Amino acid sequence: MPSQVSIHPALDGGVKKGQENFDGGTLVCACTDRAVKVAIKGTIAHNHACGCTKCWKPKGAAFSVVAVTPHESVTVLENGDKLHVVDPDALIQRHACKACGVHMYGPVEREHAFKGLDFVHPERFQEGGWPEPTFAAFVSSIIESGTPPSAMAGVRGRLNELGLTPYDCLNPTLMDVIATWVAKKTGTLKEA
Ligand SMILES: N[C@@H](CCC(=O)N[C@@H](CS)C(=O)NCC(=O)O)C(=O)O
Ligand SMILES: [Zn+2]
Ligand SMILES: [Zn+2]
Repeated sequence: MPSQVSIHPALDGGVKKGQENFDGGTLVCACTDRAVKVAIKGTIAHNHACGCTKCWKPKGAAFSVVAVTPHESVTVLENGDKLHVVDPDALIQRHACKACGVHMYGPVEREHAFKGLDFVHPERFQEGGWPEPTFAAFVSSIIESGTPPSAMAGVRGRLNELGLTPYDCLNPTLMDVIATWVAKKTGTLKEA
């Protein structure tokens, strides 16, 4: 059964493979006047679709497309005065354009496994070729933004068809990274 729900406009027609040599570029917000521009030096990692209510998504999409990059790789190039932090209490300090709402970068500054990484939305790169998303996270969370529970089987089916294995939290790789960090912090795990 085809999903009635748009996963994301950049993915609905099939997931386009990225280019091996992708080396970063410029993220641009959706403003036609004084667009915010943010440079990302080098490639991105762990690109995925996220169904949570907090990540920025284009109109009509159930999922965001989101990846990480080291904080040192992020530089605001233009119109940074338009940025504000969406939720100062959140782990991810999402810096969004006040005019168009697009999230431009979201650093993790708190003590956490992801400290030092910034979350970015690769679809905002003015360049093509960014590494494609490889899984879907927080899939059940799309119910919180209005997807009917009855549509979930179709959504998960479609994600699998697109090669985006659905998870209701993060994928095993990232869940292991978080748990390893916690186990080291508590002293349960003595070595890597
Ligand atoms: N069910 C919640 C999940 C939110 C959530 O935990 N999002 C994940 C994926 S982006 C996260 O790491 N959030 C940290 C944050 O928002 O700072 C929602 O949809 O709002
Ligand atoms: Zn904008
Ligand atoms: Zn999210």
